[in-house]
Amino acid sequence: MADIIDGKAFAAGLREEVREGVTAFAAKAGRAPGLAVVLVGEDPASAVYVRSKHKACVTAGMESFEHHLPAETSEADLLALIGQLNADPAVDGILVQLPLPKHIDETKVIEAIDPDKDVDGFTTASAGRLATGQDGFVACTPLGCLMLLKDRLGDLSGKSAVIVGRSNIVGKPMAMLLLKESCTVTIAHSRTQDLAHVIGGADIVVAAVGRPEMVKGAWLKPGATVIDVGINRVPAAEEGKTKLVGDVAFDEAMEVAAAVTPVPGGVGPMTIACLLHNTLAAAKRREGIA
Ligand SMILES: Nc1nc2c(c(=O)[nH]1)N[C@@H](CN(C=O)c1ccc(C(=O)N[C@@H](CCC(=O)O)C(=O)O)cc1)CN2
Ligand SMILES: [Mg+2]
Repeated sequence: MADIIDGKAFAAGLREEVREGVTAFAAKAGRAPGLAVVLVGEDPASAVYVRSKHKACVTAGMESFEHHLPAETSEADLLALIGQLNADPAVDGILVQLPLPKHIDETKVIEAIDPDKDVDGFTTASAGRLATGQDGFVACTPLGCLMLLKDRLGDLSGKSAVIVGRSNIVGKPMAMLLLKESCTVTIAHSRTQDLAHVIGGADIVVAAVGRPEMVKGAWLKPGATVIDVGINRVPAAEEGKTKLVGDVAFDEAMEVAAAVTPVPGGVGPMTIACLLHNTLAAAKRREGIA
C-alpha cells in the first residue's frame, strides 16, 4: 500500500515559514508585503478561493488588497486597475483570479501585470524566465507539486517524469521545473498514443488533465510517485450528493505506487501556500532584501 502525501500538512508548514519570513521582512522594510487580489464577477468557486487567499494573507501578516469588480466590468476598466496596481508601491504581488468572464481577454489582462509583481507566474515573461533559468515567479500549482516531490524523493536527477496535460498554467511549467531538476521529461496529452505505455515507464507521474480518474492504477510503474493535480466534482454514491476526485484512480494507484497525493488535501492546499511564498519573495526582491 502506497503512502499518502499530505499536502495539507506540508502547506501548513510552508505557510508558517512564510509567516516567520514576513515578520523578518517587516522588521527590515518597515512595512508588510502586499498582495492585490482581483476578482471579476460572481463565480462561486472563485469567490471561495479569493476568500481563502485573503484569509491566508492576513494570517501570514501580509496586507491583502481586495478588488471585487462586477461581472460586467469592461476589459478597459480591468486593464486600468492593473495599471494602478503595477504603479502602487504598497503592492508587491498582483493576482487576477481565473477564469474571467467571457467578454474579457484573459491573455491581454495577464500580460498587463508587471512581471516583477506576477506572483501567479502566468505572464509570458515569467514563463520565459522559467524556461531560460532566470529569476522569476513560478506558477503556484506546479511549484507546489515540485516542493512535494522534492520533500518525498530528495534529488530528482535522472528520474523519468511523465506529465499528463499541457496547459500553460500547470503542464508546461511543471515540465520546465522537472527539466531543471534533471529529470527526463515527457509531456503526454489528448493525442498521445498508448498513454498506458508512456506512463508505465515513469518514476514520477503528474496528472493535470481535468478528467476524473483517467489515470488507472494498472498503468503505473510499481513504486512510482504520483502527483494528482485534478480537482473534479462528480456525483457521489448517495443520491443528489457530489464528491471531489482527482485525475488519478486513487484506490487503484494506492495498490501500485509508492506514494500518491490525495484529492482533496494534496496539491490544492499547496497552491495558496505557494502564492504566499511568491508574494514574500516579490516583496524581498523589490526592497533588495536577501
Ligand atoms: N489566478 C489564479 N486563478 C486560479 C488558480 C491560480 O493559481 N491562480 N488556480 C485555480 C483555483 N485555485 C486558486 O486560485 C485553487 C484551487 C483549489 C484549491 C484547493 O485547495 N482545493 C482543495 C479542495 C477544495 C474544495 O473542497 O473544493 C484541495 O484540493 O484540497 C486551492 C486554490 C483556478 N484559478
Ligand atoms: Mg475569456
